Amino acid sequence: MPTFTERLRTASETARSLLCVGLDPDPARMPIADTIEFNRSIVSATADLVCAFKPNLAFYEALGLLGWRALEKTVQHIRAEAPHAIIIGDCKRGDIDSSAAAYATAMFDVWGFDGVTVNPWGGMDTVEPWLTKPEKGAFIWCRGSNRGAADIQDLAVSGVGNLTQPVYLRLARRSQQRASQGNLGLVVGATAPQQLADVRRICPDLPLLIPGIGAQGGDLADSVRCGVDSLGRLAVINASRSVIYASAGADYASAARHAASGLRDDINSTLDAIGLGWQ
Ligand SMILES: O=C(O)c1cc(=O)[nH]c(=O)n1[C@@H]1O[C@H](COP(=O)(O)O)[C@@H](O)[C@H]1O
Repeated sequence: MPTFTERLRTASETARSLLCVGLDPDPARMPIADTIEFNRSIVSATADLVCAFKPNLAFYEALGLLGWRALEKTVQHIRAEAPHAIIIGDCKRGDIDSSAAAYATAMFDVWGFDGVTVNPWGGMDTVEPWLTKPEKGAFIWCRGSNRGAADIQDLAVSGVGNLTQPVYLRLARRSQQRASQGNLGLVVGATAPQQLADVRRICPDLPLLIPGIGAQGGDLADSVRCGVDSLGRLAVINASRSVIYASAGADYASAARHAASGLRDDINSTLDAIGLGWQ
């Protein structure tokens, strides 16, 4: 069975796209009330443009039981309409090993996600339960896109010898050491291109999930240049609100398609410019 990293490569090659559309349904912003219908329309409109979809579980949990139902139907719809696509359950869970194992069972076996986001604050032993299946991936939240990410993740700590290094790079190094099974990736925000470049240098072969373009203002071309591997792959560039709320009107699905295809094309133009376009 292919590893998660191999599956991600195949998904990107199939769609010729590094774009991930984030499915974060917010009743205050959705042009229609029905979450299932909204997600179905967005998925159908963007299916051929993406390598991945990323539902953030917060938005479904906030809707109670209806939200759980919407998430289940959304995953089913993605499997039917975009069978090539990786589905990342953005849950940012983190807990002691026994509890993390239960979370991993829920995310991988119950919901059926291909990948997840994991909060590594508790240390590497809390990440281990997410790494038991080579075909299922865990993206460790390494350097956030939010302003406050600098509060802790950029703090200097002592490393090898007398050298100091920021916390996020220590995490990147530990992740690189642990990544032999092809199922570990990192999340690095698009709003921090220097940190993104540093992580890519330390982790040349790991998948990087890069949120923060669009609504959060991260630079798309920088994200591509700093985030891809030496072959121009293994960066998953996420946009949520700028795609799914591209229009507040009845044309929301076609507007989402227009926004997603623009991002996909801009990403591919940058790949061409650095000589790493699709063959
Ligand atoms: O893990 C994530 O996906 C994530 C990490 C991070 O540092 N920043 C970040 O924005 N995200 C998620 O990526 C999505 C970004 O959404 P937009 O800002 O609307 O494109 C949200 O679901 C965030 O929770």
